[in-house]
Amino acid sequence: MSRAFLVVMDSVGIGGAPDAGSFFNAGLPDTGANTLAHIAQACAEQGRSGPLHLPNLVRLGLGAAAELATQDALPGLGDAPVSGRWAAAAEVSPGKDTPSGHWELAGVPVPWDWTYFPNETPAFPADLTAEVCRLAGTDGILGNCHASGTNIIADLGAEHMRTGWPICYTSADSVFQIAAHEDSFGNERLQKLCRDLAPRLHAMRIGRVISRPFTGRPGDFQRTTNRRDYSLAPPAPTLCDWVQGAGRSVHGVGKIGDIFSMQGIDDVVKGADADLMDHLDRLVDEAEDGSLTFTNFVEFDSLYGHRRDISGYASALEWFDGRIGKVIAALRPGDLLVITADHGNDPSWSGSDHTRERVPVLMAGGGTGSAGLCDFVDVAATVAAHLGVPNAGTGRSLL
Ligand SMILES: O=P(O)(O)O[C@H]1O[C@H](CO)[C@@H](O)[C@H]1O
Ligand SMILES: [Mn+2]
Ligand SMILES: [Mn+2]
Repeated sequence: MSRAFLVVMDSVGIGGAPDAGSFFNAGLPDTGANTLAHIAQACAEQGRSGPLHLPNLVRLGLGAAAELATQDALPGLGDAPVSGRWAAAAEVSPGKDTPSGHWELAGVPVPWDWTYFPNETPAFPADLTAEVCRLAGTDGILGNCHASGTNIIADLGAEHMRTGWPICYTSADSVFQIAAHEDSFGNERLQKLCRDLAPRLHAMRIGRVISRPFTGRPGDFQRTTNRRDYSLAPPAPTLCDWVQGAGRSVHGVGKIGDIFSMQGIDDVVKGADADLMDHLDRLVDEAEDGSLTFTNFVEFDSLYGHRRDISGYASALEWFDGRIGKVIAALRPGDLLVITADHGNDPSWSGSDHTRERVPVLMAGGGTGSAGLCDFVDVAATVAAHLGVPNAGTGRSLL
């Protein structure tokens, strides 16, 4: 029986979203945002140690998919021979966030408009702030604004340690984020606060409460990998449920369990991206016949895209490319590997939020050639067709 490995490179967009003008960063539209192209361009122009070098992803069709998305060739990525099957996918959900992207890739576009907090201070309604204080047992909160998570702990971390007040902030996404120090506030206490608060936020159609634990001392704070996303459940059964419902195993690697509220997922392993890649290697070796392994690599987004760090993003892509070559080589006959992304996060763009973009769909074990422009839901249809489980969505298989 065949197996499927679905890998999301979080935020590795390829530009060209038809509705990019309806999405914004720091008040400016996302029209023209292109995560991969702007990284490739910067590498080509700045020389670095040479142009962006992604031989394995290019062999699967990354350069060709990027060219199809925008009709522009990418420096150094477009000319190598392609031996995989590839496409460029557009999203229809009204959000450019991680749950929207993953749910739609899993066959279920978001049918509602998310609630967003206004970009003003205070960003949160007084009754919500009062509830956070009640649950946290504090007299107040810090932040109460739109912010970059690394900047806000640098700015308010010392005050947080002195007062014990949680740092609450949001972004252009439908999120309520709480940063707190693992030693002075406590990670368990932070997770309980987020868990207890989540139902109230979900009822407001805020997609996620996100815990942002950190360690260190004033002037030298670091976020830890104990972040957890308390997400609203998907609006309908997804690919994970379709596969599980057919009696097959679904293995989550990374944030997948959080994103799907564990619905349709048998087990999850978490950690830094390097650990997740080790788990993916292990699962390619061990996963059962008929199973789905669904992996999210978040560091492209969290460490480089939101931080607008072009060279860090380029190095992360090159690291990923090297390691995924080993995964491709270890696939068995009958396996399908699909590598895609959930939205863009152009590190050359204004602001610090995601960018609305098309994403690549790169397949090993699914034949060769172009599957053309497609929809996010076609990814779910492709995996379902490959595994021979019913497709309960509206997508068409790209195989
Ligand atoms: O700046 P940090 O804390 O990384 O937050 C980013 O991560 C959130 C969740 O992906 C986004 O909404 C954005 O706010
Ligand atoms: Mn994401
Ligand atoms: Mn993000």
